[in-house]
Amino acid sequence: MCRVLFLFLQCSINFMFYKGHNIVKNQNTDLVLLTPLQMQIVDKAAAKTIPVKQLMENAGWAVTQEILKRYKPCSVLILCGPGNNGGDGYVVARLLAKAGWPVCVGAIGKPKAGSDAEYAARQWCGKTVENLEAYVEKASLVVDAIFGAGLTSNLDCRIADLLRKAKRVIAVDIPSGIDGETGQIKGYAPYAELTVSFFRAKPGHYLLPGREHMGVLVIKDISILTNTIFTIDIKYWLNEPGLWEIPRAEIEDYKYRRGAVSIIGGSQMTGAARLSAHAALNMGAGLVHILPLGNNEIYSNFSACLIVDNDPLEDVIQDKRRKVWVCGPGLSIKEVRRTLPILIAAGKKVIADAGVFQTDQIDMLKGTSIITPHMGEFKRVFGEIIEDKVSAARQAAVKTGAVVVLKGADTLIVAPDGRVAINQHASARLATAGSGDTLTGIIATLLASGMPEWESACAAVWMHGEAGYLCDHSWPNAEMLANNLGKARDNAKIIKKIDN
Ligand SMILES: NC(=O)C1=CN([C@@H]2O[C@H](COP(=O)(O)OP(=O)(O)OC[C@H]3O[C@@H](n4cnc5c(N)ncnc54)[C@H](OP(=O)(O)O)[C@@H]3O)[C@@H](O)[C@H]2O)[C@@H](O)CC1
Ligand SMILES: [K+]
Repeated sequence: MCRVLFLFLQCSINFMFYKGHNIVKNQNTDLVLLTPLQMQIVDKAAAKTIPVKQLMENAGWAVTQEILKRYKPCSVLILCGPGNNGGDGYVVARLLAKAGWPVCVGAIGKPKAGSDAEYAARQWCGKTVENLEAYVEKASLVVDAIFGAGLTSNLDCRIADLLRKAKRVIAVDIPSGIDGETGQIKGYAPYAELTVSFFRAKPGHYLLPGREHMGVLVIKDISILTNTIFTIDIKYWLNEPGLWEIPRAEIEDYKYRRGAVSIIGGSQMTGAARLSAHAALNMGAGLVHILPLGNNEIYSNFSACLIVDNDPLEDVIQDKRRKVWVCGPGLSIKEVRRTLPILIAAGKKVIADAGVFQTDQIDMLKGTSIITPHMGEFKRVFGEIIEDKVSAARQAAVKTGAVVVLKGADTLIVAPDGRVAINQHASARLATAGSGDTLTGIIATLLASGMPEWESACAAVWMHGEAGYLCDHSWPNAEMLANNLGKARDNAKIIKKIDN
């Protein structure tokens, strides 16, 4: 109870604080992810009040505590690089040895004279070994303190070969070789079983393929003040409740206030629009319409809760209360061309999916509110990924003016202004036909309830994942996912703290 109250107060304080600051636009500072470059800025700002030597000591202490908590004493080899990541490693070596563990250090590169890392290295009075190949194979645990935020290029083959020989790896800050911003692997990176990072996680901790290398990820407080974040233009967040708030049920609610969702129903592939509608209904939309482009009967027989339009789109769009439309699930390209421009021209908020991604005509998507491609669809429209997927999604958001939901195991929700939420709240349970149609129904419901575009998409992606977790077995179909959405929505109101 006290913990819940504390978290509530903490979020409220953060929220109040942010109101006066245009720099950070979102409420929950716990969910902020910092790029390595931003982390350097934070380090510099923090160093004005706490010397880097002390931060390094705190970082090394934090890693040591996690090791002591999780492992029984065993032989440890600490591989220390030339920078501050290595500096943290020397502190871990000293503290673990002090706790009575058999520790030796392997120095990979020499810290710069007069640097904080050199100071930490000088405090290490234990064994430093030369024949690293032999030691790395023998050690029960290898602590990877080679490179962290300062990694600039691919890992040297010799270092990669060394890390390959390690049986069990604990990474300081991030496994060496992972790009902290993109999660990409630079040459090679070990699979750690524990990664201890500091202050705030980085995008690379959650983006694939990097995420697979973290093992258990623990983010530790090392006495850097939260307000150091406020000087930075934050662009990345972890997608969890607290990043967004969903509307509560109010006593004065009526159906249009809860949200009206309208869906274009294809004439041939009718399942997709029906799944979208099923999701919107279960998500709590006030009313859900399907406008059939043919095959009316199948839609009319679908659910007593569903309203099927009889009038043509040109007439129906005159209804100003029906602001939010889903266009694409189950539609042929011909059907998309017949409907999407009308919706956009009428100023409707359109969630565009599936059928809209059949060509490379980016212009067709301009004026939509949210687009939800998976990687195959994304490439079909926007071309191959040249740098990394976050940059590509950002460019797509700018080109279309829409929020891009790039679906995958690490779904990205990217706003045209550059905000990126990374979702890790998902499982293989979502990998089933119709799962994407379900997601569009969830997004549409939240958008229709008055949430802004980016927040609607973020919350919907989280609840989609939650609906999967709520299934009582691992193999749900899309209808089963949708059946859990009411509960998923209730669960989204619980502000969860990230495990640290
Ligand atoms: N965040 C926090 O709050 C705190 C963070 N702390 C810790 O600081 C770490 C960041 O430290 P950092 O900036 O010194 O960078 P780090 O990763 O040690 O590497 C830099 C060195 O590696 C070298 N180098 C790079 N790539 C290379 C390559 N491919 N192959 C070969 N060499 C390569 C690079 O060489 P250079 O590019 O300068 O020639 C330079 O010498 C951070 O991860 C965390 O552990 C705590 O101590 C305090 C609080
Ligand atoms: K490391």
